[in-house]
Amino acid sequence: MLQLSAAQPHALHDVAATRALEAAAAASLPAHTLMRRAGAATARLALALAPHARQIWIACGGGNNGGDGLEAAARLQQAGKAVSVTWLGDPSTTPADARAAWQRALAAGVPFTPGPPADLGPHDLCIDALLGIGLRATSQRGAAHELRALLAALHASPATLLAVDLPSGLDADTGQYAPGFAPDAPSRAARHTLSLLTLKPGLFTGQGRDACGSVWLDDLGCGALAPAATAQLGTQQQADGRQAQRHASHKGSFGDVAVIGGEGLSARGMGMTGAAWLAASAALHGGAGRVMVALLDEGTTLAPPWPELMLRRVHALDWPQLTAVCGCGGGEAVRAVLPEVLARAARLVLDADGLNAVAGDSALAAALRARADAGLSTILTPHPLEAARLLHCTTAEVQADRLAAARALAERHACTVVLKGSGSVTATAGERTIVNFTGNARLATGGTGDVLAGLIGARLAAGLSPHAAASSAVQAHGAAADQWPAHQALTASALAAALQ
Ligand SMILES: NC(=O)C1=CN([C@@H]2O[C@H](COP(=O)(O)OP(=O)(O)OC[C@H]3O[C@@H](n4cnc5c(N)ncnc54)[C@H](OP(=O)(O)O)[C@@H]3O)[C@@H](O)[C@H]2O)[C@@H](O)CC1
Ligand SMILES: Nc1ncnc2c1ncn2[C@@H]1O[C@H](COP(=O)(O)OP(=O)(O)O)[C@@H](O)[C@H]1O
Ligand SMILES: [K+]
Repeated sequence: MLQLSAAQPHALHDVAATRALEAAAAASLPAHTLMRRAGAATARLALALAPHARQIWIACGGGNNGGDGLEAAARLQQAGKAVSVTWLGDPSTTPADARAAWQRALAAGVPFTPGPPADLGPHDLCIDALLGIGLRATSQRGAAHELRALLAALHASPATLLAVDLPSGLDADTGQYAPGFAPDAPSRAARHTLSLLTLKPGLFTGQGRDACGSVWLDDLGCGALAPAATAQLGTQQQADGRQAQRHASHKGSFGDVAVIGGEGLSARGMGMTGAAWLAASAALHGGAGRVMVALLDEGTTLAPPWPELMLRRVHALDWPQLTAVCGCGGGEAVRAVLPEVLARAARLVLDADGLNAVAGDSALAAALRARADAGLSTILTPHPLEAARLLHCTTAEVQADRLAAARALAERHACTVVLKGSGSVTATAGERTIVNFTGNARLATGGTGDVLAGLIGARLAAGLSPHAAASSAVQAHGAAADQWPAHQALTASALAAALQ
């Protein structure tokens, strides 16, 4: 068993791949072995997480996830713990593994109760074994009401919560709660999730990270049988271009980045040049050799805020040499320059208003699609609303399956896509989709997306492939936020300066 960290990448398997592994493993092992291992792992982690719990309440559903909880109950009872179980199963209909686990819990003397103990405290432990990967949109046996009442009790309890396999009601593939299963309020108690056999993508994106808390993995001794990963958590940290530099390097060795954006105040009364400066600062701190800024401000800005940056007009950019980061604070003005940017930039990171312009203009969308055919590389960095505009759907539909949305966009525009938000997803056709495991809600502050675009630009300029540039920049951007001192405000400009 291991506790997940961002230190190294991990394979992710969706429900279909996990089911295939489960079937292969079950076929090669004596009956009930997997569930016994799952119960033993759950009991072991329970004892480690709450060694001083006065009582442990286990809520068990009627399927095999409940069976895992019953196995754990038998072991915790044998270990002398004060355990109680509420089981929604019926011995005549429950699966064979779960029925055997129920019999073992009965034989061990586990008390069965209709609900949680009244006096669960912060030092106690609740185990959520109601639903695992067998979640369906609706229940066929009408147990849904009872199950939701137990889930509400788990969510409301002050005791530490350990979810078996995954938090009940969370879709393991998408990271979204099924309707009616999300907690009413953020939990006050510590949360842990023990993922069994495989790690599933939904644990790490969308609502998954809040739902899971700390994630642990036990492969039940079946890791060697695992099929090919369907996605990947995190990526190997990539050299940013400076680490591998030779002594005979010069500033041109690390790539030129040109940031194109920053609508001026005079256009519509909304000055957005700050976004362009943030992206430029991130590109500079991210290792680009030279950073140019082409503001869309009709030439009203005469000097950059830092002397390292060079002002340029769009028509004076040397397109074959540079990596363009276009759209940050671009407003309406970005539309006018996009045909030239899309046609000529050798490498392009398209962000913010650049994406909005493409979403609303089929000629620009065609020009974007044509870049791949011309051998030009492109990375799109939408947040969920921008992705919804590009896909002509709602934000809720994007969030309902973030991996699918990122893959659809990557396919449609023949490029790399970073779908931002909790558990950012990097997708490129033909590459393994990467779910990011760094970052936190402190990044939800204006301008951090501009910083990310600039950092991706620096990595693309340094020669990384679009998929590697995007995924490694996303990871480094989130890691900077994770390392941020607790008492210090996280601002986008300070984040840009802290990038490594
Ligand atoms: N077999 C093995 O070898 C191993 C399996 N393992 C474990 O088994 C888990 C998968 O077990 P599973 O397939 O039995 O599904 P599971 O997650 O228990 O859900 C089915 C139950 O939930 C119910 N239910 C569903 N939707 C509902 C809803 N919306 N609202 C209300 N109820 C709903 C459904 O009821 P029904 O819809 O039939 O009325 C049924 O009772 C997996 O996550 C892992 O923990 C591990 O031990 C490794 C070895
Ligand atoms: N709750 C969160 N958890 C992790 N990362 C987040 C969260 N909220 C925002 N971020 C990250 O912060 C950045 C915000 O980008 P964006 O939405 O474009 O904001 P802005 O336009 O203000 O720069 C993205 O990299 C996104 O993934
Ligand atoms: K569960």
